Amino acid sequence: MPELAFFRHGEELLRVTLTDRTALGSGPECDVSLPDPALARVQAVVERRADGWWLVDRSGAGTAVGGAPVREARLGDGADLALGAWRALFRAAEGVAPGAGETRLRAHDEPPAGAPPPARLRLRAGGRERTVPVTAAGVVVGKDPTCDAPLDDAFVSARHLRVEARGGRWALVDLGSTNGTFISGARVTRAELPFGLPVQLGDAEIVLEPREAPEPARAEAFEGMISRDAAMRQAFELVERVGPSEAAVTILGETGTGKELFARALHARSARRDGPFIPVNCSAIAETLIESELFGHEKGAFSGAERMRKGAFEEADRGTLFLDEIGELPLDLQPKLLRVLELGEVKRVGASRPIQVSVRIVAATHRDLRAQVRAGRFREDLFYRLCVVPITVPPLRRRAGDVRALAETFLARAAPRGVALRWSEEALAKLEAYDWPGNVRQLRNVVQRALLFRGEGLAIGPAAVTFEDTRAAPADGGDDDTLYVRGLTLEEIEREAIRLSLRRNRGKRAAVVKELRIAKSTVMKRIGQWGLHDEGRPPGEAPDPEPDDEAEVA
Ligand SMILES: Nc1ncnc2c1ncn2[C@@H]1O[C@H](COP(=O)(O)OP(=O)(O)OP(=O)(O)O)[C@@H](O)[C@H]1O
Repeated sequence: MPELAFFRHGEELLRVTLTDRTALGSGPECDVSLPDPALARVQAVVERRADGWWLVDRSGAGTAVGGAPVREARLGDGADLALGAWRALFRAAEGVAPGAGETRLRAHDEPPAGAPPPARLRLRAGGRERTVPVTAAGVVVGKDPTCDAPLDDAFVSARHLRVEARGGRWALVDLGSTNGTFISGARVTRAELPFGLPVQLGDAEIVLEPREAPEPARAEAFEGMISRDAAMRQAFELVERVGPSEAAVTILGETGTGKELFARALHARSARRDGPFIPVNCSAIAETLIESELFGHEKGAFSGAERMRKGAFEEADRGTLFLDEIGELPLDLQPKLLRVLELGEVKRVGASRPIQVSVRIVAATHRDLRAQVRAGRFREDLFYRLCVVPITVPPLRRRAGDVRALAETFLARAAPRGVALRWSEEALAKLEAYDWPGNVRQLRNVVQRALLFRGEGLAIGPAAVTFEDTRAAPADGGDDDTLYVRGLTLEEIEREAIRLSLRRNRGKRAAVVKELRIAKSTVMKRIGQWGLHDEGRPPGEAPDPEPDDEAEVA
């Protein structure tokens, strides 16, 4: 997958592998949270489209790509993004420029005669780990499946390096790889390879070990999910058991615990794995649009429906539809969803005939759905239809050993390529003592922030570990109306107050002036300064004119 590499003062600090949609901004709800008041909460989104990777500005003021602010831009390899105090470089997976100057690490003395001690090579790639024995003839490591030690990593060359006996020692030889082989940050072409020294190639790592060394305790990965915790292992087993069935599954767990990863794992373990996986976040879509999002609409079905549009159910045909935050589904839509589940057919808004679909539903919620049923906010019949198999994902603070395992994994994934960063014991202790209200997503953000603010040296100390309470973070695009001030600067508080007021008042500036009792000129200045021109304004509606003087307060 392509990645964004973040730089400050020319130094690479952080590497983020792009998913289909990666949000960048100052808010903790973003996939990359950059603590800089010059950035909007969600500054921009990098998304995959049929014709490549695109940056979409979400601040309203434009995001600089190649030095010029843009609303949208297709990202070519090497595209340069300016994000507050940071620059980010877009790297397509293939053809990455080689790193800094090459170093040849050599043994200073002659190798002892005879055969080197029996060894095995530990390979770490994509969150998985395995070992291969190293024979006297040597082993070739590379992406090509015919290698002795194949590694599935986009940045590893087909035949990347060889580990071979040189006299009585083991050595490595880079076989002319595109992206290089690194030891402690230095690119190497030939080097003696002692036991226990990590070698980086692409996003993978190899370590030579004595053949008979005991297996180190390690975190197990299941479909990309890292965990050592017993309750999580049980949940993985449940996924293995119910994945191949057609049973409707609802995943229950706090925000950021990995519910979407569980849904993807269920899809990957089902007979539908070659079909589409379509996620829909029921809380992120305006109530008026959710029916057409789910079921589609015919041309002219309502004003603004200029073209026919397939809904998520049709898109997920022969695959899995992931209904995230199902607890937020409006009551009046619930019977329609129930009908689709019972009959296996959907009717686009404005259509006269239904369409047959074959969709497996996986739902998720952070709410107590039973309590929602008792309170009359969720239909009981729909609850039983969706919740045939409930899977509960425990919060991070209750998982034994996971903070350390995840912190190490996220660090290895996000550290600049070829730099073997590690946590100091004090930093790990600080991470383990925290209660993680935002769960794994928050931990990932804290790791990224630690990389952005790390000091000199390869060990990351406790000062780089800082927490921000994500419970307070309003969801991106949500119709939040509460201002949480903890951890915000005065400027951020003012910006949030104006932003939320614009949302409450559907973009009407005169109403903001009245509500916040501040001068019209201040409101207008701040809107311009922070790019809030479109905030709260319903799509398609003309911008609000300047408020008239009657509305002025100060
Ligand atoms: N066990 C895990 N191992 C590795 N990464 C994880 C794990 N659990 C979660 N993540 C990562 O944490 C982030 C949040 O996960 P995810 O979106 O699945 O959570 P969620 O419970 O669906 O959140 P929300 O309730 O906000 O929708 C993602 O980047 C995901 O890749």
